[in-house]
Amino acid sequence: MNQQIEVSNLIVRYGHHLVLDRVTFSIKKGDYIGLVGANGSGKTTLVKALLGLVPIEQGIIKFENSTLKKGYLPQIALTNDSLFPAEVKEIVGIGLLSDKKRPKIINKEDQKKIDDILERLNIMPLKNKRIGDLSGGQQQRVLLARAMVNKPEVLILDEPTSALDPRVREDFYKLIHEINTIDGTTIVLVSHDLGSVQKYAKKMLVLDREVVFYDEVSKFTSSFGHDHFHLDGEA
Ligand SMILES: Nc1ncnc2c1ncn2[C@@H]1O[C@H](COP(=O)(O)OP(=O)(O)OP(=O)(O)O)[C@@H](O)[C@H]1O
Repeated sequence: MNQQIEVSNLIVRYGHHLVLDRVTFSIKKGDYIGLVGANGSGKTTLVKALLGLVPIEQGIIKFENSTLKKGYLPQIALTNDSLFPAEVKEIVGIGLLSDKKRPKIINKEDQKKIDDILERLNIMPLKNKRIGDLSGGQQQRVLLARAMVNKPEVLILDEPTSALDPRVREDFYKLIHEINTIDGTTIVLVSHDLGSVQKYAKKMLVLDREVVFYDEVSKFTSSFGHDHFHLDGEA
């Protein structure tokens, strides 16, 4: 199999509500896929299905190998509660716990992994700070560090920039671009920000319960045109 992930005829339903209908596509190592679609089109459900977080009614999700590591930056609200008692190093450390057996303890080797990712993302000075004392852009980097501390081969980001101001947003996109081009990590980015997806992603997957379009970004522009397609919340 020369694909890293193959999704075939995936059907997901919440109760009677059909949310994903025969979704079929594949992802190659090093791809950068922009996953777009209107509110409620099934984007978050699709990434949760890739992560094994929602039950699948029908279809198959095949991974290149059973140990393929995936990092996830979920769609979350940032906090400005400076009393929230979690420090950056603790939050990043959470990313190491899922692979551990009990007792789940952060050891010396883990501390090194935490330091390495903080360095890589240029946030080492934040290591001992409380998350609620950080700016939105800094918090998002910390959550990215948590998703990346285990060195995932595939990084899945669900609307990571929606709470960020435009300049910080651009910096974040550049960082993700670098993680894709320099580190070779596969990226799946859910976004309403069509402009940035077109600028940075290699492929675009347009979802509306089923796959409406999946191809190179350049083909999206020529086959759909900007006016033809309206995404709710588009910047
Ligand atoms: N846990 C759940 N139980 C029941 N219905 C759900 C659940 N999660 C999502 N849905 C419904 O499934 C549909 C798809 O939701 P999903 O969050 O995947 O869409 P989305 O494309 O990510 O939307 P958005 O752009 O608003 O984040 C929506 O109609 C939503 O209301």
